[in-house]
Parts: sequence; C-alpha cells; structure tokens
Amino acid sequence: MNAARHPAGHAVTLWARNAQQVADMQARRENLRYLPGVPLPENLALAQGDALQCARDADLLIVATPMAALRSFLALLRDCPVPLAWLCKGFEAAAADSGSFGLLAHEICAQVAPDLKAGALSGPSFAQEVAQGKPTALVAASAHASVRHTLVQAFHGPSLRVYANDDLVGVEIGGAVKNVLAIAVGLCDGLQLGLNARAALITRGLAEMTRLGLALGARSETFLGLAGVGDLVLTSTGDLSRNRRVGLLLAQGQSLPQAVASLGHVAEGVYSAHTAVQRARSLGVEMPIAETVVSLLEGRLHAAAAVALLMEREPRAEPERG
Ligand SMILES: NC(=O)c1ccc[n+]([C@@H]2O[C@H](COP(=O)([O-])OP(=O)(O)OC[C@H]3O[C@@H](n4cnc5c(N)ncnc54)[C@H](O)[C@@H]3O)[C@@H](O)[C@H]2O)c1
Ligand SMILES: O=P(O)(O)OC[C@H](O)CO
Repeated sequence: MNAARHPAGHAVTLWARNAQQVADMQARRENLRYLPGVPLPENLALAQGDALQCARDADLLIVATPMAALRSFLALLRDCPVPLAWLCKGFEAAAADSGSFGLLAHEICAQVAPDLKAGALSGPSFAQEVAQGKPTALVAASAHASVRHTLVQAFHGPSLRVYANDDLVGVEIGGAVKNVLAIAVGLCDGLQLGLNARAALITRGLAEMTRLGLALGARSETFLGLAGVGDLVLTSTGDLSRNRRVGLLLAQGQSLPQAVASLGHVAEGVYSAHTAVQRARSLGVEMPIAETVVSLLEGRLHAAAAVALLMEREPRAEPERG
C-alpha cells in the first residue's frame, strides 16, 4: 500500500512487503525506489510484517499494488469490515492454457472477497504529480454508495478533486484498456508518424474501449469522463507513462523483455492486452488497435507492419451504428 502527502490530514500508514525497503524509507523519509524526490510527510507511519493486523486498525484500506498482487491481498483482507479501494488498472493475467479469461479487479473481488465493501480509485493520475501536490482529478467508483462517499470524503482536498461514479465496470475497462492503447500511441510517436496519427489512434482507441465496455455492461458516458478519455489522453501522451514508454522503446528497436526491464515498474498494458482482446473476441467486439498491440508484444508483427495493417483496414463509417 502506498501513500504520500495527504491533503485532508488523516493518519496514514503505508504498509509494504519488503522489510529492507521499509527500513530505507524510515531512515531517509523518502521512497527512493518507487517515488524518488518526494519527501515522505512526517506523520506518515510505515509498517511491515502482518498486513492483516495492520489493516485491522484502519478505517479505509487502499491497495496500491500491480494487478498481479490484487487477488492475494483481497483474499487476505476479505473479512475486513472497512471500505477498501484498489488503484490497479488492468486485467489479471489468465493462467496459460487455462482456457479462462483474465479478470477485472471487481471480478476478482467477487470471487475471493464477496463481502468486502470495495471499489476503485482511478482516473488520470501520474503518482509523481499526485505526490507533488499537483492538481489532479480522480474517480471513486463502486457499486456501494458508502464506499464512494468514504473515498470522496477521504481524498477530496485542495489538490485532488474526486468524482463519484457507480459504473465500476466502465471505470475499470477505461483503466485497463487505456494502458494497451498507450503502448500503441507510444509506438506511433516513437516511429515519428505525426500528430494526425496520434489523434486518430487515441480517438479510434476510445471507440474500441467504449465498445468493449458497453458489451460488458458499462455506460457510454463513463468513457467520456476522467476514467475513459481523460486517462487515455494522459497515458497516451504523457512521457511519465510506463505503458507509453514501452511503445517508445519498441519503436527504438528494443525487444519487449528489454523494454520491460528498463522500466523498473509494471506496465500493466503488457499483461492486459491479450486478455482485452480475448474478452472482446468472445463478445464479438472489434478491437483492431488492441489486436495489433498483442501481435507486436507477441513478436508476430514488426512495428512498421503494424501501422500498415491498421491503415489497410476496410473503410468504416463514423460514428458506427449498431
Ligand atoms: N504509478 C502511477 O502513476 C499509477 C497511477 C494510477 C494507477 N496506477 C496503477 O496502480 C497499480 C500499481 O502501480 P505502481 O506504479 O504503483 O506499480 P509499481 O510497480 O511501482 O509497484 C507498486 C508497489 O507494489 C509492490 N508490489 C509489486 N508486486 C507485488 C506483489 N506481488 N505483492 C505485494 N506487493 C507488490 C511494489 O513493491 C511496490 O511497492 C498498477 O495497476 C497501475 O496501473 C499507477
Ligand atoms: O505509468 P502508467 O502508464 O502505468 O500510467 C499511470 C496512470 O495509470 C496514469 O493515470
């Protein structure tokens, strides 16, 4: 769990799994590995060891791990009686050859912690900027009004605006799919294909994201909000994005393992692209940009060929009609 400066002045404890990292943060009052250059607030408590014991003392739990760790944390925290929100944006990677789909966060929660009052805190938000107190707008998404209310009360402040949304599916699809699309836009920019191409990818990417979301029961308005177009624009165009940087590095000729290794942080789009496409296919939803990203990531397509593939598609009408 991660946190830094808090506008509303709550008592915050940051629990981390790695004892050495906690000791380093305690000694330096800085998270050198994950958030360098941001002094930790004096009143931020640091904890390690028994996560469940730590969680028992809290009024609100925030899970700030990659998707890969969410299932185990939700299982651990399943009986906690307080609201919980995850920051993860993506699909859980499905076990190879399992024949099953990777899940969104709320679907994992329904499996392993159905009684938790939970939701997502999402929207366009580079951690570095949030930690520096730069103005940011987020979305608090949950099916539970009490969770939305608690998140808004806890985080809304001078530098953070928090909008409530009960369309958790839409918010999670926005967060997961924008990471895949940002890889495509990073590639496009890395190949210097121009601003027209970038705008086209973002716009057509938004159409893909919306189609998948609607097929899964989301509302179209969500994709015109912060968790949809807002986060897509930020992640596709901001060089702080790890997903965009994967695309930029692939365009420079790096292999995927090289690109991923050089980030030092997780780029969820790399792990979510395959599932996004699998789920779209199963629903009869077309996602040509995401399909192209999967082919690239799997090494079945070279960057230049990927662009040609997208340009050679059959002409379409815009807007599309059902
Ligand atoms: N970094 C951002 O700007 C940002 C903003 C909004 C949302 N997110 C989302 O939040 C999630 C986490 O992103 P991040 O950038 O903080 O990732 P990260 O790679 O920086 O890791 C975050 C923390 O999770 C811990 N962690 C990693 N794997 C773990 C595991 N298996 N068990 C326990 N702890 C583990 C790491 O040690 C670290 O402390 C992602 O899904 C990301 O899409 C990130
Ligand atoms: O660095 P990225 O690409 O994981 O993006 C971080 C946040 O999700 C942006 O909102």
